Amino acid sequence: MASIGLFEAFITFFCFLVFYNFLVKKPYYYLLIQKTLKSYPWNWPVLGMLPGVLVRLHRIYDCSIVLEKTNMTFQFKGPWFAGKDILFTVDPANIHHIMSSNFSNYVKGPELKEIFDVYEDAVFNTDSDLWKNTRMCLQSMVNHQGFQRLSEGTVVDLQDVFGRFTFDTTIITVTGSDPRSLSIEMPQVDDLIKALDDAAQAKKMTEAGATFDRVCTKYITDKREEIRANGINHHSKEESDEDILTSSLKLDATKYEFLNMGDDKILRDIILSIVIAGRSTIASALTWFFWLMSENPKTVTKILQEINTNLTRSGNGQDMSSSVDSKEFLNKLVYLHGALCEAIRLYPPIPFERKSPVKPDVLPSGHKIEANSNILIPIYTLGRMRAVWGEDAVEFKPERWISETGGLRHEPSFKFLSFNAGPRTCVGKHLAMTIMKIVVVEILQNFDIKVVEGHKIEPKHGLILIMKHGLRVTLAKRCST
Ligand code: HEM
Repeated sequence: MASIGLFEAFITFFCFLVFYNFLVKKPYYYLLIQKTLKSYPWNWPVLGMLPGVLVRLHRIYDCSIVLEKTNMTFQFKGPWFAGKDILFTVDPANIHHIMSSNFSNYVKGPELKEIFDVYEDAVFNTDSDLWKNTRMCLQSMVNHQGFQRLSEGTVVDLQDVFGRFTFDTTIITVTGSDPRSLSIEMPQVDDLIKALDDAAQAKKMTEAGATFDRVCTKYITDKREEIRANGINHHSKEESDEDILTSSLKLDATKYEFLNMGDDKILRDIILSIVIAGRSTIASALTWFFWLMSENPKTVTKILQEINTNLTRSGNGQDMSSSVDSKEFLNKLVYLHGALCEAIRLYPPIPFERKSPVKPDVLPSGHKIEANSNILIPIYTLGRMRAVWGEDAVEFKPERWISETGGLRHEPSFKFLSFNAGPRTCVGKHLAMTIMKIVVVEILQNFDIKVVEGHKIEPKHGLILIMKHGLRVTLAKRCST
């Protein structure tokens, strides 16, 4: 047996002293260092600010303390050998400049495309003419869809339920057929759901890419066969009932000179664009919304009052019983609209926006920007900045969206960036608000939701802001509303 030398014994004792005094006893200098690190990452020689970021990795979404200290724009210095400096900004003037007034200079860039190669030319992965054509094409296709009822259970994971619900509705929108992932028996998750979740977390990309190819090829082949069997009606007036694949095959290809509509690859990119954009975003927004409801019972009461007043109101007091998905009824739900905006202000489903300038530029804040450098707009932090939203920025207050006259207060998109801003504003913004309102009305009217005691709520890092442990709740039938 090897004997322990004096030197090893000394090192062990020294380590113990450091461990005990520094980490267990936590003297004032430890707390001071921790506080300093919490507020501002130091720029170390060679390593740059990387150590500071690693210390904060568990709360990387929220860099509001640093951005408040740096007047809303902060230059992160990466390790010198990596060449990964990033400019973080939540300054609305800079955001307006990047997203709108100098839009053509700020692109997604080839680096992002490389990381998310698996999405190929899906709309949010492309720039320039191809993006313009794909966006135009998608905009003309995004239509309303029908909805399914949610079923009652004992303990359910609402995040899983909303994920299945939005998966089914987007697949119906795209292909016309229902994958039934939300049927009562809650079947094993579909391969495509798994691949979408993996890709959103930037893991198992090759496997995810192969699944996308296989599933999309099947959807396209089935649709071609269906059309061959039934014929295609180029003059159908019932466009709202038409799925996206069918309308893609009917599109006037001459309008989109950069898209070859006969190519299956374009169809794959269109399918993925809609499924990715629509599915996880709405599921994320609804999950955070219902958690916020469980924390804010007064908001639930106000939403229910608003629903009741508008569902059964008429000039002569007669019950009009308007349907919950009628546009007129949904437009009247101003407070609910505010509550949904407030939820996605604090918990934006897409928590970061990344841009890369084509040419050097100077931002309104005075920061000089080099060509091909990295700019990151942490949307999550933007929604929590006191300099932007006031002293109560981190509080959930649907009232901030209501004007003095009781209407909806407009907030510029450079401040409320959850649906993006400028020419790349979310194509499905209004559709998403409509879907979310219908789901909320249906659920809140029928169920009282309680989060399972002790269930831990924390965000998981990735492209989409999901809950790390899901949202486990119990549903009780609501007696009267
Ligand atoms: C709460 C729900 C939603 C939120 C918060 C949301 C948010 C966003 C954001 C932040 C972007 C910009 C992404 C980027 O380029 O980095 C975006 C883009 C987009 N969204 Fe949404 N979205 C939602 C729902 C939907 C739905 C339901 C659809 C369609 C069915 C949709 C279609 C799109 C498309 C096609 C783009 C790409 C636009 C472009 O690059 O020109 N979104 N969305």
